[in-house]
Amino acid sequence: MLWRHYLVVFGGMRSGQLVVFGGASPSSNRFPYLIAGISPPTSLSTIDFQIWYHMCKAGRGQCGRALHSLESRWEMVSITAVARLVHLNSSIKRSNPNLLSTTKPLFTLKSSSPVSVNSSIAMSYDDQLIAAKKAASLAARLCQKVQKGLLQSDVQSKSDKSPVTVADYGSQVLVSFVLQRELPSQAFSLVAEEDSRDLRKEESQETLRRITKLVNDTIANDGTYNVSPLSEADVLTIIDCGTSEGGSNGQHWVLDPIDGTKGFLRGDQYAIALGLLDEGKVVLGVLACPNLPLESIRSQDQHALNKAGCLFSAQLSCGTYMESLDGSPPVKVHVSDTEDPEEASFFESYEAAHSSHSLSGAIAKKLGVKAPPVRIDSQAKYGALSRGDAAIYLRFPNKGYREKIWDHAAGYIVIAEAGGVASDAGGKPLDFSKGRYLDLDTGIIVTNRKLMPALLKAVQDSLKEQALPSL
Ligand SMILES: Nc1ncnc2c1ncn2[C@@H]1O[C@H](COP(=O)(O)O)[C@@H](O)[C@H]1OP(=O)(O)O
Ligand SMILES: [Mg+2]
Repeated sequence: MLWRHYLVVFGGMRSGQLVVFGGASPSSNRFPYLIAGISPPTSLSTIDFQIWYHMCKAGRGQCGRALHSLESRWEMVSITAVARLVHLNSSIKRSNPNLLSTTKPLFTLKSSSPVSVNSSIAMSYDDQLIAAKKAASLAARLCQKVQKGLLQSDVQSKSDKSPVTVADYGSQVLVSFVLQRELPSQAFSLVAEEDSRDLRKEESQETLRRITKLVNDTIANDGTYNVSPLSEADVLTIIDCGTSEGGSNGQHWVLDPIDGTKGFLRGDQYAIALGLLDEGKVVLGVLACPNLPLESIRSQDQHALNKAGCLFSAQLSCGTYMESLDGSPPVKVHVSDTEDPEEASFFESYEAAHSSHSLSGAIAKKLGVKAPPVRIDSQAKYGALSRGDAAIYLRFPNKGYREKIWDHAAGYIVIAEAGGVASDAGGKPLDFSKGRYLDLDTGIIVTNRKLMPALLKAVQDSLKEQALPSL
């Protein structure tokens, strides 16, 4: 049977009680979400497993496939969702007379037919993705406001002398706040760039006041959260939610509240980069790029280039999507599929201190790339690459520089889900399971799957040549 718009609800009997613990709505933009409640049972094999479905005509797919559907959307729901489901069903019916529905289970899997939680419910991160997009968008609003009126007094010096602004802290507070509000039933672990140490110093009182006001104003203007204003103490506490060490167990959010602070201060590109690790793997990522044009940066149309503000989002096995920060419908994006280096152009850091321009120039030349490098700040490069603005991204920091996971987690999955591949300069996948740092010292290279072998060879040859004089 062919159909597209459908709602699937999963549940079963536990201790004689009906329990609904999941709902999937592949065309869920059209349907309200079900409410999150209990966690799924660890093993479905202990209970009967039933599926109800509601659908209307057109499209393709089938109920069983929805379990594994790349587009399926999930919510964990409690028994109270049954009432909501009935309500939902009647409103869908009203709005679409072609709806077919069943109030009886479509089929029941008995406990003798174990269903792996991993292969069904646990594979979806849809509720987290929605929360992540909300968090990054709100943080982007705060950053845009600060960047517009950037004063020298917004710039402080962290102990490592890198520039940090009220926006870095404000963005971290908002992301942490939104994630915890949106996902109240989930354990919260955040690996984030900023901590409150410098802000607790006497001389930072005015900065802390400004951050607190900015955060409260942004929350109030948004209107989603009806909360009393955060105090300065709340702000410090929320910033320090980001001190998790991450690692290979459980889920950890990974945040760079402003990636590319130097670009931000210059009025150029920056990104709010938020990823989620599950058992050490990046399973979703969101990149808010307030200054990235909605059209390709290679566009000749100046008018089009003036329209900026992109939100990239990716979930494992679901593809990468781009929408405007103003809320246009998401469109699926794909990396450039060029196999011909002569057609390819490449991205690198704007800041020469962040990545060797001479090495990437040598690699590009060896590969046969004709176009000059395109230099932009931050993980906006991963976003722009995911929609094909360029075909290659090369990053070679100075020896000894330790890459942090928040500088690549979101970008890594945005690229992977858009059909690209990011690896270290030796071709190994990036490993996000080691804590706050990526365990690599060679550099990072990104391109499409067809170009990767040739790029890898050019990288290896160039690195060897570079090492020769010192042998
Ligand atoms: N010396 C350095 N070498 C390489 N990367 C750095 C260095 N200092 C900061 N970074 C980080 O590199 C990233 C920006 O890279 P790009 O040059 O591609 O824009 C940022 O995450 C930036 O940190 P931050 O997030 O604090 O701005
Ligand atoms: Mg960064």
